[in-house]
Amino acid sequence: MPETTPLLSVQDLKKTYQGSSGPVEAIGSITFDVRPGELVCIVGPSGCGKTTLLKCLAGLLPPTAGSVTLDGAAVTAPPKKMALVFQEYGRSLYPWLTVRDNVGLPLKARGVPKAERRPVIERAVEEVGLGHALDTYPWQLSGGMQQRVAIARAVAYQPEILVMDEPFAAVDAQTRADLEDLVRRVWQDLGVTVLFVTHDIDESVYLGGRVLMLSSSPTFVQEDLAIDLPAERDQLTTRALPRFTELRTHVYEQIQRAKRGEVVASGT
Ligand SMILES: Nc1ncnc2c1ncn2[C@@H]1O[C@H](COP(=O)(O)OP(=O)(O)OP(=O)(O)O)[C@@H](O)[C@H]1O
Repeated sequence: MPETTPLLSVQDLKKTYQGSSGPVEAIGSITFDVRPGELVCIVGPSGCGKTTLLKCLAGLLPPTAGSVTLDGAAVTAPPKKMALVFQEYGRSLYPWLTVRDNVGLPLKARGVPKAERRPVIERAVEEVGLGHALDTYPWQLSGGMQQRVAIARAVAYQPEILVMDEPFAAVDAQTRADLEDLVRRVWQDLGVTVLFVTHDIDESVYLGGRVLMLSSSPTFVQEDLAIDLPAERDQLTTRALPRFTELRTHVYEQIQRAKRGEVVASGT
């Protein structure tokens, strides 16, 4: 891949919490870059520090050391160029607002006039396949549809980077597959950069152009793996490819090694 200036740059990021029984070193040292237009997945064993890392990336938690830079500017507060999608769609949508108003809320907060908001909202809701549900309320929709609304809201905001924290962990397998394809489509259609955190190894390989594997806590990047699968992916043919099996087996083995503490920060 040609060298381009990174959109997101994480340099020697460290985080130690002051726990009640002493310091807890959650992140040992994490360094990685995300270039514009990439779709990068992050996987790691449970408790490895994924949430801590995301909070630092989103400017919600100050790192103990190191830096996060987005488009050349240090991240010290939630950046305007970043949109977040969380697992708990139920809590991220306002039940008293329609789909249209939920999706438009961040634009309203940004001061975009109503007449300009309308087409942006409608395009984003169409993009996630909910054009027919613009004037319904979240509680009238299934869990998968609510998560589509959360994605539409992030898309309407027109971020430079979309950060997704285990967004499909709470939906059934069929819905999850549909939402994975939706993320790939949104990413391709809009050219937005995506950082997708998941504990699901198959999901990381299916979605990602790269997979960053994190070690157990105190965390470092155990491996940065390029996913050399065809760009056009679909749930049946891509997952049936021998290369898909090789890649998911490799990631699985690495995560097992991380869990057994067999890897050290100097390399694998
Ligand atoms: N506020 C806190 N105070 C002390 N220790 C914390 C705090 N938050 C997290 N930790 C510790 O930091 C480490 C990383 O936690 P974190 O929640 O970031 O991991 P995770 O990978 O998101 O976990 P999971 O896979 O279970 O979602 C864990 O050992 C956790 O116990």
